[in-house]
Amino acid sequence: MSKLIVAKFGGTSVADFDAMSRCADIILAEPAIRLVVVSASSGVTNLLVDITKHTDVTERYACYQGIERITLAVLNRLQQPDTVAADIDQLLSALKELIEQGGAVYSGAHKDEIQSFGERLSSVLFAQVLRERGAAGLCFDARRVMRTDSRFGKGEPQITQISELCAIQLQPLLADNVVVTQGFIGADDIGQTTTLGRGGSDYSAALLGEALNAAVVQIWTDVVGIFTTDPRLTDQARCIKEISFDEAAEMATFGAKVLHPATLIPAMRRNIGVFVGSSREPQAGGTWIAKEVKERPPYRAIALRKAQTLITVKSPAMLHAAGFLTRVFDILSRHQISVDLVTTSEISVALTLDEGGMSSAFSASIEPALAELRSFCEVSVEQGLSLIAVIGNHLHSSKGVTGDLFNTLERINMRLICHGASKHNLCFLVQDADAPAVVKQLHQSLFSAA
Ligand SMILES: Nc1ncnc2c1ncn2[C@@H]1O[C@H](COP(=O)(O)OP(=O)(O)O)[C@@H](O)[C@H]1O
Ligand SMILES: N[C@@H](CC(=O)OP(=O)(O)O)C(=O)O
Repeated sequence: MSKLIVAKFGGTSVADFDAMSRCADIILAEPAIRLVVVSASSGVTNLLVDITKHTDVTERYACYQGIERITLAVLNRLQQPDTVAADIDQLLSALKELIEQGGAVYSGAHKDEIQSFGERLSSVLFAQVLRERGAAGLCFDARRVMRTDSRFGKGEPQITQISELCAIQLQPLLADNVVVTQGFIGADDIGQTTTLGRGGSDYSAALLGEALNAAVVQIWTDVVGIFTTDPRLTDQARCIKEISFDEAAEMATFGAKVLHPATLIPAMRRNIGVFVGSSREPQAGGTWIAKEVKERPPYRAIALRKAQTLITVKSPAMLHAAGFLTRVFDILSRHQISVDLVTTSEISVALTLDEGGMSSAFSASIEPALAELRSFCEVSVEQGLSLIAVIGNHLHSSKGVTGDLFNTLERINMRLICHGASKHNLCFLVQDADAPAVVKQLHQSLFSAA
């Protein structure tokens, strides 16, 4: 099946019955879509995450009720709700049981098990929406094929096994069915439920596309494609019609939420075209991401990632002494701390870490590493920073790039600038509070003349 299209519908696209019906229109209009990957209905994963944070059962139960409301609102709009009522009831009962049984703190395995319910509920409902529209919708449990390691909260997909499992379990179903499966979730080799990390359904779709040798992976969302920056930040953001894998991957890495950062890795391995469009306005076109593109402009987009921590490690004693950086990075590596940007001088190194949206837990998690660093260095930590990335082509060697940046932002206090290491990005840090205005100003300067 060389023309296979895998279509992924995000949380807002399956938020309610009407949204699901619009997705069904897209599927019915394109017979090559044989595999549909759905996210949880909008808001459901956040409620599931909240459940695992509350120690009080009453508060957990209030979150559960929110999920039940969203689920039943779809169920009650179906023509034949009875067809799936028992499946939905079973899922909701199992979730309620986990909430009632949960102790004061959930383990990683329990958290992933709980978070899996969003996609498991939406996929059952969505398959029925398809059947009621005359398509052969079949709900398939992604955990049968999406094999990961046992890193709960950020399972690492096992590519070879996914491919083997897909060939046996999933491929044979595609000829006669429109298979609906869950994004975001997987299972380890002893059958424990895992998740791929927040926003991971895009990655699921690309991994399944790779395993099934799909021609195209479609990402249907709430914007009509990938824009020159997050359209919520400026009304001057423009939709990009065509973009290369490497540029789009940089955008995703540096915070363009429209794509999970790992999505393009499987697509690049197999050279699978990726399309991003709006399930609300499919007729509006979208963005094609491909290996070869007609144009590679110097400035392509601006991405923003909030909640960054800047750590500066300084040791005058290390002047002319070898091994300073090795020692610093060895400590960070032993504590499994992943570093994003780095700048160095002979006696100091400044680096940024992504807090992943949980400042207090993050601060506690890096403290042991900081204590080790303090044993031989001065260490300063600054939080509340945003990383802004200008994405483009040949940025490391093009004349005038830093001039364009500094001229536009002369009044802004930029905390760390990384330029030259990548031909596709130029990054810097600003205070979180300044970030939206900086992106807007920079966008105006780099893109309005074009
Ligand atoms: N460069 C960008 N282009 C388009 N959307 C972007 C960009 N950067 C950030 N976004 C945001 O990504 C959102 C879509 O991603 P997400 O909310 O994860 O969708 P879904 O739930 O469909 O997966 C958009 O609403 C938009 O605000
Ligand atoms: N439901 C998961 C996975 C996901 O990808 O969602 P979305 O497609 O709505 O970003 C989350 O909220 O993280």
